[in-house]
Amino acid sequence: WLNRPSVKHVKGPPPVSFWLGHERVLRSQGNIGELEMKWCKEYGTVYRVGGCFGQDVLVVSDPKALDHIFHTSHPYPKSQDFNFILGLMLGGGLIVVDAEIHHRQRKIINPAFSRAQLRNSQLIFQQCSDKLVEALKGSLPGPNETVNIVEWTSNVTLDIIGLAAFRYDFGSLEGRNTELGQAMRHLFTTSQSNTTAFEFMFVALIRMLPESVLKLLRLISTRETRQFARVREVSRKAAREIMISQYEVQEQGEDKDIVDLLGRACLTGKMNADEIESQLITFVLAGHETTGTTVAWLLYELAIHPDHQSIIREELKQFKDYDSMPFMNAAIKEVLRFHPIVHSLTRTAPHDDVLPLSGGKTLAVPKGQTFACSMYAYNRLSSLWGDDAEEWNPARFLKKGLPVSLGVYANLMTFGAGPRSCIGWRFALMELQTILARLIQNFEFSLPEGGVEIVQFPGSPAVVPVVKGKAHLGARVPLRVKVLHL
Ligand code: HEM
Repeated sequence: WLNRPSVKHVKGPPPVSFWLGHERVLRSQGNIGELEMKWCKEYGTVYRVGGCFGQDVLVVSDPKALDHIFHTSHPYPKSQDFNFILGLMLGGGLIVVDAEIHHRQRKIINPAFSRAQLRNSQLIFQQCSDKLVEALKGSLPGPNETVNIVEWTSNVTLDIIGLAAFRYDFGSLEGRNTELGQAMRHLFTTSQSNTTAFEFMFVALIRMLPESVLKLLRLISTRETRQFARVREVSRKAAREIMISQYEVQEQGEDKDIVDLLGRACLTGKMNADEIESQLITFVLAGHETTGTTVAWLLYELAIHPDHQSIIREELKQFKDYDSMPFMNAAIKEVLRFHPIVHSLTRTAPHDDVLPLSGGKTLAVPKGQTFACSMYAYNRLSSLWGDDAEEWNPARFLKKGLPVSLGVYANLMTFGAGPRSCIGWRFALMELQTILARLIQNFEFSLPEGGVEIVQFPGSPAVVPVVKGKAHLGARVPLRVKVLHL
């Protein structure tokens, strides 16, 4: 009665446990991606690992296979466990819903991410970035202080998404501690560190049981489900407050930010109140830590490579428009490649299928097969990115393009691909450019005295930057910040 399609003919690491497969080994890595890359080199760009209860999971980084799985015309659906677990927090929001409901919701929300609408948000990016600079300056007791930069980048992106999407001021740069902000703090590190055997098996059961039995699993609670349900409860409250404060939204209005589009969809009966509340937490979660953490990784890499900060500072003097700055944009692409916040996406084969592979080969896969599509491994394939694929090198993006066309931006899988790709990718890029520009113009970043090693905590689905050996402290990127008096 468990859905366990088998692909035993595909190579992979030797089995370790029937009950837990390789799931615990993978999740207990200090630094997510190390094992995936080791196995990828050993077994190739499609290999098999064990899931709980003897399940076979195919880990895929082959560009052709990814293109097939995420293809616009026939995308594989997300796996049942992803939708179930995230659904506890996000309800029926855009990330979780499927098929026609997804199509309807995406059509309603899409205009909020048009180029014209995003130009309106640019002012908010600018104002919040300036606020960040002033708040950071004001908080430094000395000229060269160490701060946990990810707290600041996370605060600025929370304020931006609140204002740009919902005209709601979380005020986190002013030190306001909202209930929602608090509930989301350490969301992944507290609920997912030292995962127990029961917690692994619980998720695997959701993936493998028939839909009709899933209702029963809702009665079981784990640390993760409790924390996700708590975030949902708090976010519903915040969503109601926001929608009430925006009640004057006009049915036939011209504005196209998210709150307007949702307000209008509610008035015209295209979305119900529950769906609208679900979008709030969806956009706060998807559009806040993702970008905040990416900026923090970027500053960490720039602290290790101060010469790259100088190049960006020079470009900022030379060019007026962010899109024209070659090295700054190359550094942004490189951080998205090197530190993808979502390390892999799980998908399920909707029917028996034949996967095309690079080099002209194919692979037959059975209906129900689970795939872990590794953006992390794809982004580091030496066959695509060169021999230095596992090193930080923004200059690679100054050279000519790649022999593939995948994903929505720069041939990266970081924003996903196909109809379920990130709706906010342009928003995120403009935000990254503006925050980075303002920070680099005003500060110099370096590693703290004695250095620090930041590793990638394997949160699911998001990677969290933590100090090596100190994951229990949650997201942390301590950097020395020196104010520049230009
Ligand atoms: C560096 C920043 C970001 C990264 C790396 C990122 C990554 C991703 C990825 C990988 C997906 C696909 C998930 C899947 O297929 O299961 C996704 C979906 C999504 N993202 Fe982002 N994202 C970022 C920023 C944003 C921002 C700023 C917003 C909103 C303003 C946003 C909103 C969403 C939404 C709503 C979805 C679901 C889309 C759908 O299923 O139709 N993201 N994102």
